[in-house]
Amino acid sequence: MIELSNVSKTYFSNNKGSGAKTVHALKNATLTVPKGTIHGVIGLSGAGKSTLIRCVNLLERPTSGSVTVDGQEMTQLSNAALNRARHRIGMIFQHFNLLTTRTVFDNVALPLELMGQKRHTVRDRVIPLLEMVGLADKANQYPAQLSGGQKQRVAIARALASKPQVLLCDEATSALDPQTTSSILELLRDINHQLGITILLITHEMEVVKSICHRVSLISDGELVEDSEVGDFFTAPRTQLGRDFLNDFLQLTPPKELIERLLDAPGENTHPVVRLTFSGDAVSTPLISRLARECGVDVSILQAKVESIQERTLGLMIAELLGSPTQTQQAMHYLESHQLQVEVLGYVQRND
Ligand SMILES: Nc1ncnc2c1ncn2[C@@H]1O[C@H](COP(=O)(O)OP(=O)(O)OP(=O)(O)O)[C@@H](O)[C@H]1O
Repeated sequence: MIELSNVSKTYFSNNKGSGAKTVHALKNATLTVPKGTIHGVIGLSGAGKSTLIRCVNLLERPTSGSVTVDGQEMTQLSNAALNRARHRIGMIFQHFNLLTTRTVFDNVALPLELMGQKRHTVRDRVIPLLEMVGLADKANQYPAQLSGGQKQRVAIARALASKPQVLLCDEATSALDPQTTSSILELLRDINHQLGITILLITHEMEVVKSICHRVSLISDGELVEDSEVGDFFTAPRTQLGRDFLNDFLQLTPPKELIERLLDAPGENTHPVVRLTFSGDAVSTPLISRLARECGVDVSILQAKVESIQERTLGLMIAELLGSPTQTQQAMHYLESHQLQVEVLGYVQRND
């Protein structure tokens, strides 16, 4: 279990030319990751993701707040105790951080050697780990001879060598192609499932969150602004940033020629263009035909998509509502009363 309580991190830098600079990279971050779960933290570049994850194993020391991992308050530990605690926390990185002059076997063996373990104990631990990540036949090769996905597998085996309870993943798939990404995510899911290891990962990719996380937090400008079950985050994000991430992921934006015609405010002969998001029962309810019947509004569908996210179904649609202003208002209320999210993107003029 990982618990961050009111963790803040401020960087003070003194750049030549621009003078002293203070960056509040993390502001009162509070987060609980229960044992055995996979928690994702998603955010834009510079939002504070790396700072947050590095505060967990104290690669960055928080300016204030407390960090507890498996019951140990990390910020209070002596250097020796902190070193021991770090053996219980594995970490993998975007660029793998392997030692190029060591073989695959010796890279995985390194943490065990640093713990002073005997050669045969090291061997008994490293071989099964290489088998688990599917690289037993590469034990004597060097990192330069491996693909990106294979390098990350070595890094995962190395991170697991000291039998950690927690695995931290710092953009672990960001340097990999989509196919390799899914095989690494599958491996992480298996590790979580088989070994019960708690995983905290940071990413800027919704696909990663969708594929393996149980819960997700959204970080913006150093603050954790959302914390939800993954299904809830994908069906009803609570912030505009969450909705922006979702829309980018689903790539459901109005066609370019429509965007050019969109007006900010209603006028004569204009009709609202809306983005509808619906989940649960609303997906299987024939709401569009009821809209025509009950509100007298016709619906011109411009784009539509249905996604499956962890056993939840999410429907999205961009549509133009055709009717008088009173009828279209009624239609939007009708949709909202049936648990659809309605976002007015703008208005288009029609003269027919
Ligand atoms: N060592 C440092 N000294 C000064 N400022 C730093 C330092 N490390 C990070 N920052 C600043 O802190 C803020 C958060 O950085 P951080 O690397 O945590 O964000 P991030 O979300 O991981 O970004 P990215 O996805 O681009 O890696 C940024 O404004 C960054 O410039």
